[in-house]
Amino acid sequence: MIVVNGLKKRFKLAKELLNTTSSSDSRQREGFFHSVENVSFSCGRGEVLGLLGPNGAGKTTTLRMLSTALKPDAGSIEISGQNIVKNPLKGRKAIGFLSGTTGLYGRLTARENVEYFAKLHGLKGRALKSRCDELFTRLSMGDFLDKRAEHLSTGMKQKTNIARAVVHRPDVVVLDEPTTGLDIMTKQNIIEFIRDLKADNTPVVFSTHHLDEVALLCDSVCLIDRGTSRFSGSIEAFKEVGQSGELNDAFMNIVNQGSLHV
Ligand SMILES: Nc1ncnc2c1ncn2[C@@H]1O[C@H](COP(=O)(O)OP(=O)(O)OP(=O)(O)O)[C@@H](O)[C@H]1O
Repeated sequence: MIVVNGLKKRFKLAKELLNTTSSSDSRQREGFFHSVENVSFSCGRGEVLGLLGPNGAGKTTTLRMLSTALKPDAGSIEISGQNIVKNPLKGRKAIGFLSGTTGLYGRLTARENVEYFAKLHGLKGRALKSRCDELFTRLSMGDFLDKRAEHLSTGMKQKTNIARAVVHRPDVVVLDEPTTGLDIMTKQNIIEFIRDLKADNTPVVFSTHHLDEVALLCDSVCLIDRGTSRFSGSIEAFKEVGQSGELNDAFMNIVNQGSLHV
């Protein structure tokens, strides 16, 4: 289980922006951009949580804090009762993180990339081979395992990145826009893969702009708008609070309700 409470993260504004007073985003103030101001949610075993929000809402910043790549200014992130903000090493082992910017080693093949990360996590011998083979099958990677990463298509790279992110069987899987820019077959494969993680009881948190994926996969959602979680709870509650059975309409209604309170 992962429990996120009251996360905050601000970035110092670059010198050239310091004297700009005309930003319409209330998060820009006192020399800082407050990307994440107050984000809370939880995701239990066997649950999939969709992290939603308009462009620039603070989703990636939040996920980067979960991955321990960024240290929150305030708030807590607990995995199975351990605060990983205080113990980032534990966090790194406990979380499998797919970021939008993760690079693969271009000279290594898809197989070698995944095996390399498996070794970094202490896997070896038969255990390494069987875990990698399992992922290669689940992600239908057979056709390109021995191609160098620099020659892979976007979808092949994404599958390799996902395999590499979860090779150590993390307690929680965190995926930043896992299906963006992918063809239908690859998307479907990744959706099935997330379903398999759910069936294995692994909590999965993923950010997306695709509400059809949310309908297919998610038990709960967290909607972030301008750095603050405006809603966090089950899909049913989301529709109720958003006053619509359609996820798109519920999303818009909650964002608009939030605007009324700013
Ligand atoms: N290092 C940084 N320095 C200054 N501002 C930043 C930094 N990182 C992010 N931001 C700002 O914080 C805000 C939130 O960015 P973030 O990437 O978390 O949004 P997002 O919800 O993932 O957006 P998208 O859906 O477009 O990917 C944006 O306005 C962004 O410009």
